[in-house]
Amino acid sequence: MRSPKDFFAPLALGAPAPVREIPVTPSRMIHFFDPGNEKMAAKVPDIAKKVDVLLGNLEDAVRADRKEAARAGLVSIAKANDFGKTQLWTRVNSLDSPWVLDDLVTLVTEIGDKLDVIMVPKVEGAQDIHYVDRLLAQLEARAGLTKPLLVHAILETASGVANVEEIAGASPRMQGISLGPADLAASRRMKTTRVGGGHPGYLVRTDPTGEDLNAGRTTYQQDLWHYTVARMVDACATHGILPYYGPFGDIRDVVACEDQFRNAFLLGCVGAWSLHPVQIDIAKKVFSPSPSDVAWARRVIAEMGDGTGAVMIDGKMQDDASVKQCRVVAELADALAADDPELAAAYDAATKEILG
Ligand SMILES: CC(=O)SCCNC(=O)CCNC(=O)[C@H](O)C(C)(C)COP(=O)(O)OP(=O)(O)OC[C@H]1O[C@@H](n2cnc3c(N)ncnc32)[C@H](O)[C@@H]1OP(=O)(O)O
Ligand SMILES: O=CC(=O)O
Ligand SMILES: [Mg+2]
Repeated sequence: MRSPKDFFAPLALGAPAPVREIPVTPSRMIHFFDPGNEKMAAKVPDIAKKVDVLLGNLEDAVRADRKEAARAGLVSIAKANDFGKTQLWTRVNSLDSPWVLDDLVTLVTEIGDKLDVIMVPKVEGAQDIHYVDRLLAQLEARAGLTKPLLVHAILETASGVANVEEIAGASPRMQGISLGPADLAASRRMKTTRVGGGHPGYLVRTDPTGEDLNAGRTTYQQDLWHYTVARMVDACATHGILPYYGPFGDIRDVVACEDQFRNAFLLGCVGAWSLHPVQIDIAKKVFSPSPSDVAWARRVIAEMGDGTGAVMIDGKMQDDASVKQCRVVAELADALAADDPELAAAYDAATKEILG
C-alpha cells in the first residue's frame, strides 16, 4: 500500500502532479460512439454540442478487426476538433486484451492533451488501477503533458464489486465508476440476457388472501441493480469520486430507460451512458434536478437561515440534515444552470413562483 504521504507524488519523473480534488463538471450523459464507424464519427461534431461527455469507445461493441481503425479514428477526430467545454473520454480495451497497450501508448502520446478521462473496463481490484496509474505517469512524462489524465473504472466483474471500495481509493486519478450491468451479469452468472434494466421474473408478490394461491396477489417487479448501484455510490462518495449508471441496451424502450436512469439519479449517481442519440435527452432530463425540486430546495435553504435548528414548512419538519440535502440539489442546479440559460430560466421561474 502506498503511504498517504506520497499519494500525491507523480509516479514517474516528469509526470504532472496528481490532482487533489476531482473536478466536478456536468457529466449527465457519457455519449458512446465508435470512432472507426464513419457514419457515427460524422455526427460527432454536432453531438458534441448537446452532450456533457463524448466517449470514443474502443472496447466491446467494436469488432476485433476494427480495433485499430477505432483507435486511429479517435486520434484523428481529437486532432481535428475542439469540443470546447464538452469533455472527451475514451474507453480502452480490457487490461488482458491484445489491444490495450497500444491503445494507451497511442492515445496518451498522440492526443493526451485532448483527453480528460480514460475509462478502464473489467476492473477487478486496486491492482488494475495501480498498473494503469504507473503506465499513464510514464507516458505523460514522455509526452510532456502538464495535466494528469483521470481514470474511470467500470464495475462489471463480481470481484470488482467485492473490491469496489479499494478501487475507488486506488489512485488520485480515480474520477469515477460506472455500473456495467451486462458484463457484471455474465461474471456473476446471473440468468439474464439483457444490457441493464429490470427483468419481469425478479419480483415480490403480496401474501395469499385465501385458499386460492393465485387469486388477488399483486406482484411488483424489483430492481436487479439496486444493491450494486448503492454500494458503488457509497464507495464513490467515501473517496470523493463520481458514480454513474452505465448502459441501457433497449434503445427503443425510452420509458424504462428513463426509469432506470432516475433510480440511479435518486440514489446518488451523476450521470449515465447514452448509447444512441435518442438517450441523450433522457439523461439530460433525468440528471438535471426538476425545477420544482430546485425551487423547494432554495426555499428550505432560505427559510433555514444559518442552517441550524428546526422549522416547519408546509407541514414538513426541516432541520440541519434536510437543508444539507437541499444544498446538494441547489448546488447541482446552479452548476448546470451556469452553462444552460434555458435551465437557469426554468429554475428561476419555479423559484419565483414559491418564493415570490
Ligand atoms: C455493454 C456495453 O459495453 S455498452 C457500450 C458499448 N456499446 C456501444 O457503444 C453502442 C453504441 N451504439 C451503437 O452502436 C448504435 O447506436 C446501435 C448499434 C445500438 C444502433 O445503431 P443503428 O442501428 O445504426 O441505429 P439507428 O439506425 O437508429 O441510428 C440512426 C443514426 O444515428 C447514428 N448513431 C447511432 N448510434 C450513434 C451513436 N452512439 N453516436 C452517434 N451516432 C449514432 C447511426 O449511425 C445512424 O446514422 P444515419 O442516420 O446517418 O444512418
Ligand atoms: O460495459 C458495460 C457493460 O454493461 O458490460
Ligand atoms: Mg462491459
